[in-house]
Formats: sequence, structure tokens, C-alpha cells
Amino acid sequence: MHATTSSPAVEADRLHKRYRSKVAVEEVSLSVAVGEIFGILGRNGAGKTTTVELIAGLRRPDRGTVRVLGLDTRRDRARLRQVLGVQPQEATLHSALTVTELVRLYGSFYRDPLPTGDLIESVGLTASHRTRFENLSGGQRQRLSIALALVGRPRVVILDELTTGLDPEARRQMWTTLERLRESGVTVLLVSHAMEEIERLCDRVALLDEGRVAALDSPSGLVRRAGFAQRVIFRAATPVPDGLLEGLDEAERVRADGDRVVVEGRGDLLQAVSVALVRAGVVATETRSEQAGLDDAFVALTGHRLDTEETIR
Ligand SMILES: Nc1ncnc2c1ncn2[C@@H]1O[C@H](COP(=O)(O)OP(=O)(O)OP(=O)(O)O)[C@@H](O)[C@H]1O
Repeated sequence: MHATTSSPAVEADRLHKRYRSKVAVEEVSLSVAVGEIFGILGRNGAGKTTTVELIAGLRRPDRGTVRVLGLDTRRDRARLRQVLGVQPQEATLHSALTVTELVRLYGSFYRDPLPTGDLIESVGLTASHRTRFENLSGGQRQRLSIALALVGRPRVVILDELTTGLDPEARRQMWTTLERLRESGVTVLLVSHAMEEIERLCDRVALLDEGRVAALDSPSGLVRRAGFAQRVIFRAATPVPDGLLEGLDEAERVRADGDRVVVEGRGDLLQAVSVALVRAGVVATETRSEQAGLDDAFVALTGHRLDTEETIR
């Protein structure tokens, strides 16, 4: 089958991958539209890297199929290479070559590579373009790997942990690079732990948990599934009467851990909680309110926290 403009950028159908006794990816199906920035979010070991390696054709699934722009990732490998950009494994890069030499080398694999200097500038490596790979810092290596994924003007690019190890300025620069890619119609598959990055950049997100897609929606759609809109947190310097906060229309859940109280709910929750506490004569300190985020959605949908091994229910 030929790549057509009507094909989804990525179509994965019931992918399954087992490493010996460990099932890493189970029945994962995704369809990513052309021009989307699509996020894959999950805890360590959730199966994110395995999923994108299956999509990139770097691993063979035990079951299931993948098409990228209509191309079969196993059978149409040569054509796939020309349209798909992936970050190389560090171990495969020659450590004695400089940034410029590596960009040129990778560019030589493609028909119409991006101009070397422009690409190096766009990832902020101009000042280190003569530095050998072995002497680059972690963040500089990360920038280089992104440049190498982009050098062939891919129509679909897979980026794993885009901004891990980058300083705040470099992170913003990468975000701008991604937004430009989207404007030019490139599809991006973004594996990330960074929720801020996912919320800001992604059109849709698959939450992966224990090898399965726990939910797939826009970031705001996922946040709505957290079951509450905001939370108010305070320290109670004097006891809170039983049932006081639970009785508020705005409150959905109240948790106390010692003197720290967390109220989840909606509407003008901060105002409602503050007024109730004042009326009951409760002395509260360190009161603050937070909007629900993707991490709350993750807990609501999977029972796990994103950043720890802890299970909530
Ligand atoms: N080559 C391998 N051999 C055996 N087990 C593997 C291999 N690669 C991954 N695994 C296991 O498969 C599961 C999924 O791993 P994977 O790397 O896909 O997760 P991940 O979500 O990308 O994790 P992380 O966020 O830590 O990178 C993990 O339990 C991991 O230990």
C-alpha cells in the first residue's frame, strides 16, 4: 500500500509485546492524525518506549500491526526511513565526531536533508558545533539527538523524553521547535513524563498504564475525568468540626492527614471553604488552591500516581 494523504499518520492496531515473562505492551491501539502532536504519558515501565519502538519498526510485535502514513513498518522499511524521524541510540553515535560531522553524516542518509547550520542553530548548538560528541554535556547530547531526528525533514517524528535534562531556556526553545513543526504539518509522537509539556503541546494524549491504554483524549478532556476541578489545601491550627467541609455543595472529597486538609471539588471552592472555616471559628494557615491537572486525571483513571510506584486504591 502506498502512503496517501488520507491515511492517518500512525495507525497501531492491538499491539502486543512480551519480553520473556514480562508483557510490556498489551492490546495497544492508537490512531494519530496527520499534523497532530500526540503524547504518550505513563509511569516508568508503563510500556511507552516499547510502544514507540514498535511504531518505528525497531521492534517486532508479537501480535498487532502498525502503519505509518499507510506504510507497513516491517515491510516498507526503506520508504519508512525517508518519512519517519527517530532519535538515534547514544551508543550508535561515533564519539570522536563533532556536532557538525554527525549532522552531516545523518543528513547523508536522506534525499533532501535540512541545511546543517540552520538545523544546528535551531536546537541551540551553534556555539558547540565543533565539539566532539564525547565532550558534549547531557543536555547538548539531547539537543543533538533531536537534530538528528529532524535532519531528513520527516513527516512523522518520534521524540522520547524531549526535554529531559534540558535547562528552562532550552526547553522553551524545543517547545517552539515543536510548534513550528506542527505548523508545517509534521506529526509528532511525544513520549514524556513532563506533564506541563504534554498539557502545553499535545493535541491528544494516550495514558499508558501497565502496558495498556488507560485513556485517550485531549489534555483538557483527560483533566475533566479527574472528577474534580480544583482542590483547596490548608493546615488546621484548630480542629475542623466533623462534616463541616463534607456538607459544602462545592466539595466532593475531603481528606485529612494530621493537620493538613485537602478538599477537592468545583465552583468557588476556595471561597466556600474559607467562609465555612471562619464561621466555625477554625484557624487555618497556608491555605492555597490548585487546578486539577493531568496527574490528577492519571490517579483517577489508573489508581496510580504518575511520579511514584505508589498505588492509591
Ligand atoms: N529489552 C527488554 N528486555 C526485557 N524487558 C524489557 C526490555 N525492555 C523493556 N522491558 C520491560 O518492559 C516494560 C516496559 O518497558 P518500557 O521501556 O517500554 O517502559 P517505559 O514506559 O518506556 O519506561 P520508562 O519511563 O522507564 O522509560 C518494563 O517492565 C521493562 O522492564
